[in-house]
Amino acid sequence: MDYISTRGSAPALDFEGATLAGLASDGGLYVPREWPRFSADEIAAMAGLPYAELAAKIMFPFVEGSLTYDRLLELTRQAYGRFAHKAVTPLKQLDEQQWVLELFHGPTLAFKDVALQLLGLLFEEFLGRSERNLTIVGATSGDTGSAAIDAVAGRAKVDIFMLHPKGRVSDVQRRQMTTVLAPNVHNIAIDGSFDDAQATVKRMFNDHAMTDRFAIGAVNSINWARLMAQVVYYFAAGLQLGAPHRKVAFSVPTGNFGDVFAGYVAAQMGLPVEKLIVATNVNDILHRALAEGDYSQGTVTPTAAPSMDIQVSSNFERLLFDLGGRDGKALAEQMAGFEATKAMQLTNAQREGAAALFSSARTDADEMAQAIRWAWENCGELIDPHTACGLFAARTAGIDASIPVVTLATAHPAKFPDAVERATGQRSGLPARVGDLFEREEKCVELTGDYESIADFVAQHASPKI
Ligand SMILES: Cc1ncc(COP(=O)(O)O)c(C=O)c1O
Ligand SMILES: N[C@@H](CCOP(=O)(O)O)C(=O)O
Repeated sequence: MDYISTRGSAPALDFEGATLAGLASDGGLYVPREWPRFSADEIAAMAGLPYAELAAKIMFPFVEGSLTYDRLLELTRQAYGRFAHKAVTPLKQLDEQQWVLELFHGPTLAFKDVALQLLGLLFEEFLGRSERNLTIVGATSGDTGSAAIDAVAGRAKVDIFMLHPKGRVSDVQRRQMTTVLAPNVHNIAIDGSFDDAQATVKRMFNDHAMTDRFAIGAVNSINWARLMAQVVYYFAAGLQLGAPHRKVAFSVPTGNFGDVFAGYVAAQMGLPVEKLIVATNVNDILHRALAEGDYSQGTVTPTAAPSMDIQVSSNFERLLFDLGGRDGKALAEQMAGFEATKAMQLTNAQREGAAALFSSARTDADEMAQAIRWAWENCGELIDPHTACGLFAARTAGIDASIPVVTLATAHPAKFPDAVERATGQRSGLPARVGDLFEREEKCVELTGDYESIADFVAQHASPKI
């Protein structure tokens, strides 16, 4: 499989190249040249496979040419062997129609582990084939940071610089990053929002003073390998609920549009998906885009679901590319307009194409609390505020009663104990595997959001590419 840029002018790369490159050199995002497709019989034959085997089967078409099937299977077994639940992503029934897919059984208690545990191994595999050092520069609103740090801490040939918005992640999220003291891990708290951090990261990929000296790499969902690994759990849930003979709807708590785009990919690959419900908090750029065609950046409002406090959703570009007939030149112009004005109207083709598979909903603070309370009082389940946005959207989406609706439970409730306690009176304790998080020493530098100071810091601490 080779990978092309959504903006049409960067060179096509194989899977190894796209994984190490992260962002394309024309500012676009890499996507597979075509979507592999499984027949109904092939999907049916995957029912009941252990998660690591299912993962290798689903992902192999994307990595062919860079990894053998057997090597991929070794990597998926290693990555998912670290999860605390045998099923890796267990599915739980809430009522006749509603289900939750628990994606938080990895080492850092959020869905990001599913992809990042594998990505850490892929980096090691590919860097082992050359003399190259990789300088990962990432942005986090809380969860990507801890999962990426866990995946690469102490690994040879990789330095990681993780930017988070100061004071805008939960204490658990911050400590999961800042208490990792490995010398290749650098936490940077910046003034500003996640969007500012993400803009800095993207700028560094196109800063030749940096890219001439350092091989800049990505762990955010701009990196295709992240999304590829997330496609698997849509199949895992769908198969358990009767796919390919039955349709399933998914409600996905959304910020950067990565997780829900993985659902779109699953549908392109043949999984029968009734609807993908895009669930935002009040930072609702995606809800406005899907409901009204208005993709314009608002100011970020801090919420109890801080990992979704995002107003520029990078992966939306991948959807627009696909819906617009994969015309990279036209999309490059559309994105340049957005970057200049911070506003963009979707074309009719993009709106109609999106409406065929996606619906959306915005959840405010009261609705979030209501959903947490409903899950606790009616089902005895504590859910986190991000999952609550998904569940609220799932229960109000009007999906036909015969179709199961799966909400992606993207984080463990213990990552956001205050919000959960406010809604239910219950405090969710951290699982034992997280250990003595609140006793450990923290290490983090504080910088202004100013690009130059961040680039200087990276340049002083990173290893040159060779
Ligand atoms: C807990 C949680 N839920 C949902 C999201 C949104 O996911 P995405 O950015 O892939 O849309 C994030 C962060 O991205 C998150 O950390
Ligand atoms: N919610 C994320 C921010 C989005 O990042 P991505 O890595 O999924 O692109 C976070 O928690 O850091």
